Amino acid sequence: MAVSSAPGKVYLFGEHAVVYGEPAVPCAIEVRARVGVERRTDSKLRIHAEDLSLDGFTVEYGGTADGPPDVDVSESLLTAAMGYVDGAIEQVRDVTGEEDVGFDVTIESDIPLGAGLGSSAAVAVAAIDAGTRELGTTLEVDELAERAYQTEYEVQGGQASRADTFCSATGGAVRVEGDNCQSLESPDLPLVIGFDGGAGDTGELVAGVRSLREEYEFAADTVDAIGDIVRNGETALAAGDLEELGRLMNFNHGLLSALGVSSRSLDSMVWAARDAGAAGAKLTGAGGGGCIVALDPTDETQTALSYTPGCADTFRAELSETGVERLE
Ligand SMILES: Nc1ncnc2c1ncn2[C@@H]1O[C@H](COP(=O)(O)OP(=O)(O)OP(=O)(O)O)[C@@H](O)[C@H]1O
Ligand SMILES: C[C@@](O)(CCO)CC(=O)[O-]
Ligand SMILES: [Mg+2]
Repeated sequence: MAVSSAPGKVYLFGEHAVVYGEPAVPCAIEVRARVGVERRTDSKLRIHAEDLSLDGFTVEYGGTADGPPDVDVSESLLTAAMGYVDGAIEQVRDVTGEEDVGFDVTIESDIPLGAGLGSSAAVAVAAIDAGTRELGTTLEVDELAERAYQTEYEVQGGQASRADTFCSATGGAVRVEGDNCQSLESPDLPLVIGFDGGAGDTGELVAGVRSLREEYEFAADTVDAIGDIVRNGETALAAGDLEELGRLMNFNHGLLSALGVSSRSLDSMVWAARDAGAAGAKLTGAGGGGCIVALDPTDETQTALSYTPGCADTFRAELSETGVERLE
């Protein structure tokens, strides 16, 4: 068996706009997904997703005569379990040329699902890395990131950026603009996360922004303006200027909200953080529900969030310098 792990991420700036070629700056954080992959003697795929529901579940399928998997969980959980892992296994088969190989796949993850912390990218990166290594091929990190991007691209309906997958594969803070992906120097940022306990559907949210952008020129301008915020943000990051980073994050949140991807609970967590004296706060990732990220070196934001209605959990996130990790 091969086991790999990969980190989640927060966006300092630029989610959504990055899908249309604007730059974005996500940074990897120390919450990880671990995926174990073991070759089977038949061509079936058996997925054991420990954290997909309260008790986890196992689904086994594959082979043409099999029909739909027979498992006692909801259709939506099943689709969720299969989408990214299926895509990742297709990449493994493509890299190695072993079209009919079957696997037992076990996923354990500390990353809340669909909450803006990049669980899909971490699962895709770790699954492709473990799967290829199980068959004797160790991918360069750049190719691993590219393969994981292809997986996200397909599952998200042909609308995805390389930001989440590159960040998860390489670790640290990164800058992604189209197919140009690079690592950035980053000071240790005082990141505080607020989580509303909910989730958003990345594919749907991306599609919503796309149609607004097609319908209204001012929505397209809003996407371009996010790109301007990111360019300013890079300078502030290089200078380690927390106040300016925060101001730009606040601005970025406002524009994401205008594009319809915030929610009442995300907004109230953002305001709780700002009222508590955070340098800035914004939603992270696709939005719709899930997490916000705030900058605050003191404990005030976390304390305020813990009393905020709509906030289910709050924690400090450490930057992860390590991307994919090869455990076994
Ligand atoms: N622990 C897990 N076990 C199995 N599949 C998982 C797990 N975590 C994430 N996934 C896959 O990733 C999907 C969630 O991806 P989605 O892009 O919607 O959210 P996210 O990546 O957490 O947030 P964002 O993309 O906004 O940062 C799940 O539906 C599932 O397919
Ligand atoms: C919303 C989005 O920009 C980030 C999701 O974490 C989508 C993507 O980049 O693929
Ligand atoms: Mg995702």
